Amino acid sequence: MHDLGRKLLRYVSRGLGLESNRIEQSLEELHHSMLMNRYLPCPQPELVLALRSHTDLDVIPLLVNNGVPGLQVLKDGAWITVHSLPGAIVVTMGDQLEVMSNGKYKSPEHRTLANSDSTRYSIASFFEPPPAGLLIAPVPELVNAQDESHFQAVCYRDYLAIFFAKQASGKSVIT
Ligand SMILES: O=C(O)CCC(=O)C(=O)O
Ligand SMILES: [Fe+2]
Repeated sequence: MHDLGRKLLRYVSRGLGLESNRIEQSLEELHHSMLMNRYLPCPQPELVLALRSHTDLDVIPLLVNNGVPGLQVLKDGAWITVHSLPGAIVVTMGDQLEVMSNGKYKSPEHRTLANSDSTRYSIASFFEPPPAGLLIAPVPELVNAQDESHFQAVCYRDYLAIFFAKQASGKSVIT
């Protein structure tokens, strides 16, 4: 997963018209962590969410699950179900990439629905900047007269503190 995350970041860099190692270079180091979610069957799934709407705070989250559907992404105001394909890895974008790309990539709001039949498992791989004080800002090459900076530089440590203090949901931190 670590190698895949790095490889995808190189494609993302090139997609932005940058050198392939540019995003990783600005991050200095890429920290990888994994989070496992277990969603038990729920007798009244229509009354609750298994995981409330949020954006991921890292750079590039990779998601796998056990084939039980539930993940939804908000697009143009509507919740779209992400189909579970066996063995597929769902690649999304995190808040830090939205900032670094100066908004060219968006970190999508997503949530997980409960269901009454099956236990759902998912594993999220998060790739983060080093926790000690790196400033995250749009990559300078992506800021120019036509496209000024859409985000203020924020120290990643402060960003984490705001996120957890507000128990952030939706897109409340970077916007
Ligand atoms: O369970 C899923 O498919 C998504 C999990 C998720 O969004 C997260 O852990 O941040
Ligand atoms: Fe998430």
